[in-house]
Amino acid sequence: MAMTLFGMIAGNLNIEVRKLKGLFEDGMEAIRMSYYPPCPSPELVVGLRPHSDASGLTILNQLNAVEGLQVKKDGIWFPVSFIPDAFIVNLGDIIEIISNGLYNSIEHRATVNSEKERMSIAVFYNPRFDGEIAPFTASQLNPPLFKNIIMEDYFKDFFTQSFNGKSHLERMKIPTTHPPNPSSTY
Ligand SMILES: O=C(O)CCC(=O)C(=O)O
Ligand SMILES: [Fe+2]
Repeated sequence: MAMTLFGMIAGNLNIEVRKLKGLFEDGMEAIRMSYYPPCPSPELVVGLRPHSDASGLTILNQLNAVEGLQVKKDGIWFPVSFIPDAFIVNLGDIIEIISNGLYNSIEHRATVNSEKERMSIAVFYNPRFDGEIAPFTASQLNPPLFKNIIMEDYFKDFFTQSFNGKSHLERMKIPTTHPPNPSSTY
């Protein structure tokens, strides 16, 4: 499923499908299983703090049909409804880099519930360890916003810094003295 999605993204971005699939086909897949116990004061705690996934794509299964995922759009948190037999697909930071900011990785968090426990399984699709990611769609008219980086170094940064909003992606940006692009959403 993830490879089909990567193929569609490549087509949409006018990147060679082989190039994108080549990065991800022998890539590192990781899984995070989360268990959120019920909490009598859910407004005082956070299940999983706000972050964007460092992956290319994340496919999320909300195992026991309990809602709790929220996504941030235009600075506002929106709950994600549970749809039976459906997966949630989140765009990760790597797709934002590869698309040179055309696609935005989604900032999300998980809340907890006062009565019910919640379980989720996230599968992260990452490029191969020795692969290089770069803003492939950049051009003279669309200058690169992000640095080229080998996945090994990308992961080193991710796993040695705190998990906080889109701060990892921010560190991948090419520093600029110009004001940010007004069409950018963050
Ligand atoms: O439990 C969830 O709904 C979100 C999990 C998640 O965002 C993650 O594991 O990165
Ligand atoms: Fe996540």
